[in-house]
Amino acid sequence: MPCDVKPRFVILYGSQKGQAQSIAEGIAEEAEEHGLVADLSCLSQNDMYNLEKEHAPVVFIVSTTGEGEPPDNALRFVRSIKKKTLSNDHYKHLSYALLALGDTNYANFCNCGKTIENRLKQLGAKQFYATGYADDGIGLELVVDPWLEGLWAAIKGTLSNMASDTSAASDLRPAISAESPDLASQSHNAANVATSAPNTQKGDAGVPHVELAASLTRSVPPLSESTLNVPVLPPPYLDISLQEGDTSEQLYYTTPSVSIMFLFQMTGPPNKDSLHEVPISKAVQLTRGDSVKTALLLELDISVSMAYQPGDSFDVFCPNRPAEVDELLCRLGHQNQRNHQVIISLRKDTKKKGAVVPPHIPEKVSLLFLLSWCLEIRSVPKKAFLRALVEHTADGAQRRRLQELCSKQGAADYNLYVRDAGLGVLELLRAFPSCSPPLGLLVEHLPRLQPRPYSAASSCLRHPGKLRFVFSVVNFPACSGRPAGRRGLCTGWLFDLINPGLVFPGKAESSGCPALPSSSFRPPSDPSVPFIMVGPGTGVAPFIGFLQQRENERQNNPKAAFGETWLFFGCRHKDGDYLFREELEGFVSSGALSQLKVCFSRDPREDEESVTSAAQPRYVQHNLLLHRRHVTDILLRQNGYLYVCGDAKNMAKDVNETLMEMIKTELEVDQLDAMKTLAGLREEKRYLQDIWG
Ligand SMILES: Cc1cc2nc3c(=O)[nH]c(=O)nc-3n(C[C@H](O)[C@H](O)[C@H](O)COP(=O)(O)O)c2cc1C
Repeated sequence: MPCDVKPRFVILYGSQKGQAQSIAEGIAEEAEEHGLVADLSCLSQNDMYNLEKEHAPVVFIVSTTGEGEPPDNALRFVRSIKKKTLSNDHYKHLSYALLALGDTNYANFCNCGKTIENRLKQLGAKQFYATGYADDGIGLELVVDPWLEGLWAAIKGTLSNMASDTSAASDLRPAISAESPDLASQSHNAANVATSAPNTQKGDAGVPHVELAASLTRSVPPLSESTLNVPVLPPPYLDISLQEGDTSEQLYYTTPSVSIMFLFQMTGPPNKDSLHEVPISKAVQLTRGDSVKTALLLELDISVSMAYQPGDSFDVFCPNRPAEVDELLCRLGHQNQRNHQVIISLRKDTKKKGAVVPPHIPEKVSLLFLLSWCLEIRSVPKKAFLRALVEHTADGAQRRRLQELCSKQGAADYNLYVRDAGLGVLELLRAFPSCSPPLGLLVEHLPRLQPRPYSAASSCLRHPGKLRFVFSVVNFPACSGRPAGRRGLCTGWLFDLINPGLVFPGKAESSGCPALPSSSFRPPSDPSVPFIMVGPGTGVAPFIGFLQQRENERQNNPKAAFGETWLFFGCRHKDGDYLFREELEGFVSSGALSQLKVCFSRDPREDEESVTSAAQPRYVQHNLLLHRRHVTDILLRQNGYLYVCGDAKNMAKDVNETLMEMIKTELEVDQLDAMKTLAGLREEKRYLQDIWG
């Protein structure tokens, strides 16, 4: 092999939500450092690769979706290798390695990876590196990181075998036997993973065995041996002292355990006038007990004096969990000063530009109040915060790891173990027991505790004096640094407050509440204008309010003209988490809802490979596509409205892309014009979103 030509290998990925893709891209980016050239393609780009003629090592990174199905962009590939007409030596020339992503919370763990692997073997392909089965349920990184670490040696080994035996490439000895141990069993044992020592070696059959090692508190080479570039230490700029004396927060808070407090358009610290403490009058679990997600409906007794419109949202202000606050007080060494007043001022010598005492901390608050209501103690520490923590850490190894996590070289570890895991400062302090930061550091680095916005899921025409909303209980899974999973702060708090299913007798305490802030996420003021609602999961909440209002209007004005109403709803299982099923079907019967289009992403389907708009749509965007004629007619010809509510990252993005495609096809315009049309709809406030995430 001429030394100026870098050896090449191929990376192919199949990815539904981007994780497999980003791992594949990461490998491609690193290739050069290893003196290799990577040809990266998605499995759907079948004009970019040709496995029939490929002699270079091929690395597959594939996830599984649905109920054990291939990602959309791997479907065609999987179908093509399943063809019965292929002979047993079809891929005799092929050397491959495979990383399968999956989640053990699903029945068919890594099914797509396993299907591809089995078929490649049946067709004569040779495995040159043990397959990794990474489990998103416990953290992909537990398998992905060590797998990636061993991959380079395996590729190079295979390439050098090929180079030394170019005359008989097909005679290459398989680097791994079919029985070779793989990483699957290790992926199920998080404890093993966290404690084993870092090492990558060759096993008996030449199989690179990978011992798993890196974790939040431990690094492996090369990071553990690198020189680090750490950020500059941010100088402290606040002086904080604790004094015995009167505190004033009880002016506007009472015990959080019995009432929900919510506030509107809050600017600055919450105060007596912006908060409304109201009782819960009803709590209902909307999902079946065995559903993966728990969705709850809460009804608040807001008294007759408050007006709101369907589509309005409001903020729930919830405190940090008392147990976490207590633990933090202990870690800071202030457990006996919880009721002391916190005095905060700027350091006289501070050179920090624009330094101010954080405006979200009211004067004369107690330390307990500060940690309970003012600071987001579960926020993910930024690198500057980690850098500052180094200065307060006694143990050398812990200091080094904190330095790594905030360094340029440790960026991937920070992303994996801190950012993506959603680790809070308390979890970090548990993992680094010799770290004892002063209170001031927390006040300087922790952001304000934010209220959580929710959409009203009721109309006050239907439920006078009541405000309903719906939420799913958020779960943060266990990870390195968090031995057990935990619930989201606000949804966990609400969950604890209500004991789902119980009806609480309420005593109305709110008075003189203002109307909610004006919002444009409201049904069209002219009832003859048609509208489309897209709200999968708890995104359906505001549309229940829309439709309750519409039903009421229809009853009161039977002769008026009403535009068509369409609702696109989606969930996992028809029998598990179909929220408001009866109420929605009732809207259809009464005529308030003209069309109800529902799809179930995880129910078994007749046509197993149908994932798009064909016979059985899986997601709302597929259903929109299926009804594109009507949707575009309502939007573009009848000047109708389109509302989207729910998850921003995936659903709203996918819906937006689908709309663009629909506009392109229906109006026969190019991408740019389709974008302009959508932007125009947004500007006219006919394409409205209430999205989160
Ligand atoms: C809707 C959905 C369905 C899934 N179904 C499965 C499954 O049946 N089996 C499995 O092992 N993993 C399943 N997973 C987990 C994914 O394979 C895993 O999260 C993976 O890391 C996603 O990678 P990707 O972003 O490249 O698609 C599913 C994930 C989602 C979001």
